[in-house]
Amino acid sequence: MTQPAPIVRLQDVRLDRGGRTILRGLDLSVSPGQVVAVLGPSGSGKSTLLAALTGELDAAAGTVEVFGRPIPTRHRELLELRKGIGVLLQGNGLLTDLSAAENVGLPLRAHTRLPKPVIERLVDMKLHAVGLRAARDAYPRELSGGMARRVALARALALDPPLMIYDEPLTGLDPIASGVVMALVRRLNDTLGLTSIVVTHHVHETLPVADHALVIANGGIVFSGTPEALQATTDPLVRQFLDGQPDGPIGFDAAPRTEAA
Ligand SMILES: Nc1ncnc2c1ncn2[C@@H]1O[C@H](COP(=O)(O)OP(=O)(O)OP(=O)(O)O)[C@@H](O)[C@H]1O
Repeated sequence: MTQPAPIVRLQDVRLDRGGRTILRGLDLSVSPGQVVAVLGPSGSGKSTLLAALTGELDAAAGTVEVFGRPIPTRHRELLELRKGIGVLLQGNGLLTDLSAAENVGLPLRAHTRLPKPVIERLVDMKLHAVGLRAARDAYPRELSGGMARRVALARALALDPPLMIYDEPLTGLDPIASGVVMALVRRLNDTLGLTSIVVTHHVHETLPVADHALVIANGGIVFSGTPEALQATTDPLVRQFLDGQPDGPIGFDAAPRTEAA
């Protein structure tokens, strides 16, 4: 049986920022339907990797392919590509003077010419998908942290992107809300036929819903395998991160931005 074409493929990629190499030798293949956890300590380059996937940052070397094509360099093609990638950023980015439904409808109003009643219907479907149809008229200040995160998730799904990218989706959430959000990430991935990349340092909440895990540290990928293999690893560098030990092969502080050339 032939393997399905990967949704994301990186081959020997190097990523620089501010004249400094942040990550090198990146090889990665994400198959359709997978939930991939990208783990790593603070400052290891997780957001940098995401920026390369959305075309916000060009690779200094190697190739980055999304949906089977190299990331386009032309602005218009890049915008087209980005419509296929739903991004849930750290924090929710909800507009405070718009209701939940109006927030979810934003990408539909900005990127489609669908008539208002159709947009309303799609918004209801997205809110239903995250279990929040009853909160459609609530304003962000009236929502709990977990509910606001789910509204932001519904908005990221508005244009039916085949690829979802989550950047620290659990920041600021309590353990119960974290469990709800991660279960939702998995359920939406499977029911909507998505592929998901979840960048996080919340290892224990994320691994149970992931098919594949990567650990980034010391300028590259130091682990790539199943969540079970990750839990069982004896690699001292990976163990230091998993067990939250301050001393070991991972330097405590990455070089700050101001030191960049
Ligand atoms: N725009 C930039 N210019 C220069 N250096 C940058 C820039 N953005 C990030 N860096 C540096 O790149 C390195 C990786 O940062 P990045 O934000 O990708 O890490 P991260 O793993 O996402 O961290 P965190 O978990 O804290 O969000 C850091 O040393 C950071 O200082």
